[in-house]
Amino acid sequence: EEQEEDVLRELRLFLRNVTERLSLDRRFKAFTKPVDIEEVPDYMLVIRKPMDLSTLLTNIDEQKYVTVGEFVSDADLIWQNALEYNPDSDPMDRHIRHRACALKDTVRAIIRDELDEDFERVCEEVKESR
Ligand SMILES: Cc1noc(C)c1-c1cc(NS(=O)(=O)c2ccccc2)cc(C(=O)O)c1
Repeated sequence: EEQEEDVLRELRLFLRNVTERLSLDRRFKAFTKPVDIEEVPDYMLVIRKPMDLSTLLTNIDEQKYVTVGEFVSDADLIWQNALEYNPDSDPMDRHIRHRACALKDTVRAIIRDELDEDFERVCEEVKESR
C-alpha cells in the first residue's frame, strides 16, 4: 500500500545516491560500464553474471531491488568478477584487483555508515509480505 511505496521510493533514492557516488570515483572508471566484448572477447566465456555501475542504476530504476541486501549482492558481482577475470601477477591484473578491493571496501563502508538498520528491517518486511 502507500506506506510500502514510500519505503521503496526512499530505498531507490538511497541506492541511486550510493551508485552515483561510486560512478564519480575515478578509481572505479572501469566498473562504470559493461566490459566491452570488442576489447575483451573471452569475457563472457569466463564471467557468467557480468555487472557494472550503469546496470545497477538501470536495475534500481526498474525497481529490481526491494532491500539493500539485494542491491549489495549485485554490487558485489562487480568486484568479484574483476578478481576472477584478472587473477594474474602482471601489473595490469594487480591494478584492477586493487580497484576491485577498493570498491568492495567502499560499498561496505557506505552501507555501514549510512544505512539505518531499522530502515533495512522495514524493507525486509516489505519483501516478506510479497
Ligand atoms: C572491468 C574489467 N574487468 O575485467 C577487465 C579486463 C576489465 C577492464 C576492461 C577495460 N576495457 S573496457 O573497454 O571493457 C571498459 C573501458 C571503460 C569502462 C568500462 C569498460 C578496461 C579496464 C581498465 O582497467 O581500464 C578493465
